[in-house]
Amino acid sequence: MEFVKGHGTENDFVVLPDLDDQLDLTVARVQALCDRQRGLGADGVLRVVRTDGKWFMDYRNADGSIAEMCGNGLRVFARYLVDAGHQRQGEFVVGTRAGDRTVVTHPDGSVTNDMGPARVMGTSIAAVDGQGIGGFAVDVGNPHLACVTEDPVEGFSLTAPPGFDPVMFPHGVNVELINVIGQDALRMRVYERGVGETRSCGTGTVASVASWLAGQGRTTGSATVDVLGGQVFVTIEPTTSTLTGPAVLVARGELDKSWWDALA
Ligand SMILES: N[C@@H](CCC[C@H](N)C(=O)O)C(=O)O
Repeated sequence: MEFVKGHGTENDFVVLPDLDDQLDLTVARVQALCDRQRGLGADGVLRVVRTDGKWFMDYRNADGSIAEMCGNGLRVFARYLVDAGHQRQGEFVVGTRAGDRTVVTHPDGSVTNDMGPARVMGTSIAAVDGQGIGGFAVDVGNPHLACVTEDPVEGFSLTAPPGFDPVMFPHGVNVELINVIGQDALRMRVYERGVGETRSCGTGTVASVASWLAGQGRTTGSATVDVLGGQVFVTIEPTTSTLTGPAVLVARGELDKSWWDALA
C-alpha cells in the first residue's frame, strides 16, 4: 500500500491514496502510522478519496480522532494531487467534512486555500501552564480558542493539555497563544485537539487572525503568522478566509502489508 509523507510549515502528515475508498482506516492504524517510534510519525493522516469524480480529504488526528478540517493538511493534499498527476497545477476543489474548499497550487510549491468563514462565537478562557488567558472562540469548521497575550508565547509550557470550558466546547478545542509582533504580523503557538503541541496549525492561524481582528472590533484584515515551523499568510474577508503557505512532499514508499494487517 502506497504512502506519501509531507508537511505544511512542519505540521506533518501521512498521505494515504485510497481513490476507490477501500481502506479500513481504524483508530489503531492511524495511531500506529502517526507514532514516531513504532510507525512513520506524523501529526495526522490524510486519506485521499475520490467519490463520483470529487476529491475528499478524510483527515484524522494522531490519536485516531476525526476532525472536520485541517488547513495545513489541505495544502499538502492539494500538492499531492498535482504531484501524482491527478490534477493540473492551478485551481480545483477538495471536499472536507467542513464543506467544499477551493485550493490554488502555485509553481513555487505554495498553496492558497479558501478556508471558508472564520466565525467568532464569543469569548472564553484557556488555562495554560497555570494561567488563565482570555480569547475568542472561533469556528473555522473545527473549534478554536485563540488567545492574544502580552506574555511571550515562547515562555509557556504546552506539554499538558490546556483547560477549557466544556460547555462552550463540548467536542474539545484547539488552543492558540498569540503575540502581536509587528504591523499585521503575529506569532502563534498551538495545542491541537487530538495531537498535542504541533509546529503549526493552518485552521489555528486563521482563527488567530480572526481573534486578533475581533479584539480591535474588526471583521476583515490580513496578517502574516509566524509559527514554530515557518510562516503563513492569512486574509479574513466578510464571508470567507484564505490561507497561503508552503506544502512539501518529503518521501513516498510502501507500507509493510503484514504490519498493516496485524493492526486491524
Ligand atoms: N493541523 C490542522 C488541524 C487539525 C485538526 C485539529 N487537531 C482538530 O482536532 O480540530 C490544521 O492545519 O488546521
